[in-house]
Amino acid sequence: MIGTGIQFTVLSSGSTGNATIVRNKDAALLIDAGLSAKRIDELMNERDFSGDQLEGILITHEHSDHIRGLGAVARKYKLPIYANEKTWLAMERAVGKITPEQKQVMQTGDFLNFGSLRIESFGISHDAAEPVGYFFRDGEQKLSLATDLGYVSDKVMQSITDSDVLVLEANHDIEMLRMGRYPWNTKRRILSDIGHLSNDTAGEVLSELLTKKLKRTYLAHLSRDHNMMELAKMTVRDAMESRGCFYKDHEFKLCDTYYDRPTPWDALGEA
Ligand SMILES: O=c1ccn([C@@H]2O[C@H](COP(=O)(O)O)[C@@H](O)[C@H]2O)c(=O)[nH]1
Repeated sequence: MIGTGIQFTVLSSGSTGNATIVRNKDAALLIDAGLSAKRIDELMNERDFSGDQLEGILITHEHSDHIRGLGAVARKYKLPIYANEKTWLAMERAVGKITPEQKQVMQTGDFLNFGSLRIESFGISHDAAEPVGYFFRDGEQKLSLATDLGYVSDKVMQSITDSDVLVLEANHDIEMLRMGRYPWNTKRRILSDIGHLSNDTAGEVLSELLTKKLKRTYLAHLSRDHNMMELAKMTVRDAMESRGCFYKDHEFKLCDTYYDRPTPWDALGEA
């Protein structure tokens, strides 16, 4: 039995694999399964959590770093998978054999209720079939997840506003990416409207979102080639301050995610 409200852990974040667990007293869900089933089990164990406790898996989009272990995890724990129709079309072969009941269509903008945990998806801009982010509500609490997006549309802003905690992409430092080893086409894709958010853009977005309600933001999907957590935090803070958005460390925090270990459980109700 867990305490009241929403809790979550980002099990792994980045282009080597993404997975997050969101839970409250009524349900626990895995968001993306972009590592092997074995690795996802290990990461869940590190947080004293077992796949038997999951109610289902929500998918943001079909890229392999989001679905690598999906079929195996769904089969092992007999879980339904929720994704929109275009994402299903794009990932069905990779998922492999599942029962018809495991294939659940959740169209973009739809919501699901698992007891007191309400989940809603919103469209994002990325080079996938129909990528989405999700937000979760339990009473007044709200957690939003927005990664793998080339830019933040008005719709995304609307969807993630009023969050208590946000998991937001800060993929790259623009200069490191420009100078880095990736081929030009890959750089162009990452910098495009269907690529990934830079540290600067994450800061710009946060400067518009910061209210008393927003307690912390986890910087996510950091590039191992073109970013470093301390640089990301500094750039985000600078971008916020250059827009007149100043905060005290006890009012708002930028938090780390990792590609190789899970974040501690975060309870939204806690300061
Ligand atoms: O050789 C590569 C490396 C990465 N990508 C894709 O680029 C983005 C950003 O990757 P980072 O690891 O965060 O730098 C991501 O979508 C990768 O899949 C690539 O296409 N080729």
